[in-house]
Amino acid sequence: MTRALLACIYVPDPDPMTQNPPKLAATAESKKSSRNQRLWVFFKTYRTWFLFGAFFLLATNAMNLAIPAYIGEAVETLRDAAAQGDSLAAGFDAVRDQLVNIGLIIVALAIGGGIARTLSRILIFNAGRHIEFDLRNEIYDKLASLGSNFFGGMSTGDITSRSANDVSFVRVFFAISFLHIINTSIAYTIAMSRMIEINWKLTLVCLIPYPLILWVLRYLVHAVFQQTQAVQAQMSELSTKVQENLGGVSVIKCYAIQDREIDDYAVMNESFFEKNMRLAVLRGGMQTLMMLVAGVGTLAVLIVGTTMVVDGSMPLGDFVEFNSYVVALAFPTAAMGWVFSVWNRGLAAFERITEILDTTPRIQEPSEDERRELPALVDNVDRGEVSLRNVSFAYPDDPETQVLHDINMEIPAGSSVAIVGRTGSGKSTLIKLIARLYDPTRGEILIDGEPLTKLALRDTRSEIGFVPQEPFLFSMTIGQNVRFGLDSLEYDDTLNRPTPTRPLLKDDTRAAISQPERIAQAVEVAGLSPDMSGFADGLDTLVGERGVTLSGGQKQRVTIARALLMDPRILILDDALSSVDTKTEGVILDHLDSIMKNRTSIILTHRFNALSRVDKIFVLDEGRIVEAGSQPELLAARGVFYEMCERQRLEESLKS
Ligand SMILES: Nc1ncnc2c1ncn2[C@@H]1O[C@H](COP(=O)(O)OP(=O)(O)OP(=O)(O)O)[C@@H](O)[C@H]1O
Repeated sequence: MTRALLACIYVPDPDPMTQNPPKLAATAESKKSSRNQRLWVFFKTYRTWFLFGAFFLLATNAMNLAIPAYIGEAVETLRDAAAQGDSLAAGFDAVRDQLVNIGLIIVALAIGGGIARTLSRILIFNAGRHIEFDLRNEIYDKLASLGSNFFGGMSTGDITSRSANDVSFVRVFFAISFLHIINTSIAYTIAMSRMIEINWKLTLVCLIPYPLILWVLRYLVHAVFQQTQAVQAQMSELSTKVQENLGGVSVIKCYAIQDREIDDYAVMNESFFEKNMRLAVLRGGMQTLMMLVAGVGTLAVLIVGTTMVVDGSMPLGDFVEFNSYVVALAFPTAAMGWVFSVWNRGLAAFERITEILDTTPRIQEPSEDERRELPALVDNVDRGEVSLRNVSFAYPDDPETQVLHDINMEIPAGSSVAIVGRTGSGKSTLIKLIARLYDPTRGEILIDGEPLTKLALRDTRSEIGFVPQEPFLFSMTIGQNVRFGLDSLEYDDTLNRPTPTRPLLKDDTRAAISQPERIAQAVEVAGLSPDMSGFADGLDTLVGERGVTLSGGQKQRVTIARALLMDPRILILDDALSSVDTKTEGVILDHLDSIMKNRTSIILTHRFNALSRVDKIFVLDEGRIVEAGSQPELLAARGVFYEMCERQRLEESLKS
């Protein structure tokens, strides 16, 4: 019977031939199989906890279900005593002692059963907690390895909902499902075998409602599964809405659209509420159905059983014992209703989590055999040659639109180059490829002669200092934000260990300096020193969420200092000085001049007054390099670059 009940938990996927096109059906199949494999791995990892938990469940049921037999014995003893009437007087003490003994055994069994029950729950719930813990770490590791195209395809709210709510549902799935499926199976096995032994006909009577209920349950379980998925999806939408609105609160206020946003949220919330209510009704229906099984069974036993007792075909003690089993099975039966919904919710949640875990990072580490080392960095040796060979690129989410076409670039080690071009010409995309945030769809990129794809990602990231267009600061202190790229040992400034890298300032000739000194130098080179007096706690000043307490220019300079501290072979600035005034920009570029002399720098800028400092300028137009040369050469050529400079000069003169 329990097997039949369990069969109902399984919700068949829609028929692939009729419901989905073949491609989607294959994806759904593979998702399901990956989900099941992962579930099995978790179960296997914590099987010892589950097995001991099951053992204590067996002990609990063995003790608890032994009690009805003693109750039956007590009833029979009392019935015999009552039948003897007056003649019992002499033997009254013996009957009382017998009943007290039975009572003591029942108490002992109840205490033993209680202890075993507690232990079973500790073990099984702990296994669930461990699975939750592992799953959270696994999701976080996976998220850390995924690239920007994944985050472009899934909203932050959705990811948060999956890694917070769904993980909890999976814990409950493991703990509650295992606990009650095993408990109900054991309870039914023990109780049913004794009930059949007492009276098989009466046992059949109490099974009367099951076929009908299993039939109804099959549809109910499917409905609960679908409703659960709808609730979880709506929860993700709500989280996304809250997250977006909190992030864009200043935009909402500027456009005075609070009321519209509040209304939108209220509509979404109402839909969430309604979906939850529908789910609650379905779940309630399921539990009621299971209670009905227990209730109808008890009623049938009372009607048929009492007739049997009255006509003498069943002893009263057996009837009481039988009835006690029916009552004892009521809770395990009703609990299965709960298990059905927890099971479905857990499977739906785990499927959503599997979608994250099964995502393959587009940027792959090279295999051990393929991996190549970059030559060690040596002082006074030019380093950081960058070559692009026939590089073309289209974003993975829009593969039809070619953003870069056949780019060839040679950037000698130690040189400085600028990439300029109209907005949308592909400048940022090009440097994202050099920083290996994406791989080219065609062609290859080499650093010091080694293909980027053959270098360990960690090496690539530490050799390339990338300062993105939009600075991102963590809600930590300024100092912690600057040191963010260092590994955990270096990060711990209490160690005050000397770093084997050269100083960043040209007037510091020491071969090795301590980390705090180096941080101070990075701050200085990035042009942040004059602002430090304005911060209450200097480097220890907290910057608020995303650096909200700093100006745009200050944020940019913190991210430049962060990149410099890594002592990168190649420094890439993606319009990283756009928010600082031209005077500060000049100071920063002066500092950079001195530290860039033996490393490569690639500057992407819209401000042409910085271009006189670079060795070579590449002009991009519609994803193609249309001009390349030094500033005087390009101006003399009177081509695209000349036109852009002229337009900018005109705009500036109009402004002034
Ligand atoms: N993640 C993305 N997915 C799809 N297309 C993208 C993505 N990012 C950028 N693009 C497209 O690629 C093209 C080049 O964009 P890119 O940001 O490289 O230009 P840009 O020259 O740096 O522009 P700007 O000077 O305005 O920063 C644009 O048409 C843009 O719409």
